[in-house]
Amino acid sequence: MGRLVVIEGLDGSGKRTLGAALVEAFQRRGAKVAQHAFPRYGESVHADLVSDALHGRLGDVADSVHGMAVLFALDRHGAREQLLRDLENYDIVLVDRYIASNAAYQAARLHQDEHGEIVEWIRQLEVDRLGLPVPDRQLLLRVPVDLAATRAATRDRVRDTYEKDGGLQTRCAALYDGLARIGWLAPWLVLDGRTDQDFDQLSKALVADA
Ligand SMILES: Nc1ncnc2c1ncn2[C@@H]1O[C@H](COP(=O)(O)OP(=O)(O)O)[C@@H](O)[C@H]1O
Ligand SMILES: Cc1cn([C@H]2C[C@H](O)[C@@H](COP(=O)(O)OP(=O)(O)O)O2)c(=O)[nH]c1=O
Repeated sequence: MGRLVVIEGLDGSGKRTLGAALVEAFQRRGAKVAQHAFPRYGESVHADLVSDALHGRLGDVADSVHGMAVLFALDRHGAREQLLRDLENYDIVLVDRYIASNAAYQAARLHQDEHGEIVEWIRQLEVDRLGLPVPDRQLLLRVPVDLAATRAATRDRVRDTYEKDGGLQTRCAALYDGLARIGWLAPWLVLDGRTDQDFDQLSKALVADA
């Protein structure tokens, strides 16, 4: 059985960059790695609806925090069988954003904290009801909000509703810290995203802590 390792963090924190380097480090170690990223834009109708909502093309759907949470969750549900198969066939299944993204962003939108109602509502929806596999380890790529925003701005694409909302990103950073502190859903490892990571050391720790 493989290990489900999740990368979490703010928009522009460097998750995709970290994921690519970690995959290489796992492979140097001889571990077989499968990669996923959510939302699955271009691959799932639910993710494409999320994109439409976050770019103002879906009426008032984006206003509904619980409605958006359901769309994100259904996107993951569509990948459930593949995730379970990959956990059978690979040593590591590395996922860029997972259930904790929903908890962090939606709680931040409602001005709740890590103990808030929506955090538990999302766990019940995604784990208990939709049967998504629980991570083995969650990596929080922690960077100051302004650094994440600066990095996000370097990318050549239109910012979505969440990315444009500085207050949301600030609350979201606090949510991530809180979720990591209470070990929500699974153990967390907090990485300082301001500095370069020791990928060989990190991949070694993630493979070994089975
Ligand atoms: N450790 C780092 N140091 C400097 N720049 C970085 C670092 N990690 C990522 N970046 C840059 O920041 C931007 C956002 O990174 P990305 O990995 O796409 O973030 P995310 O997937 O979290 O949105 C990219 O332009 C990337 O090249
Ligand atoms: C996966 C996921 C993302 N989000 C948020 C985080 C981001 O602000 C936004 C879009 O995801 P993101 O991974 O940032 O997509 P991209 O980098 O391609 O724009 O959705 C949730 O609120 N819940 C979720 O379950």
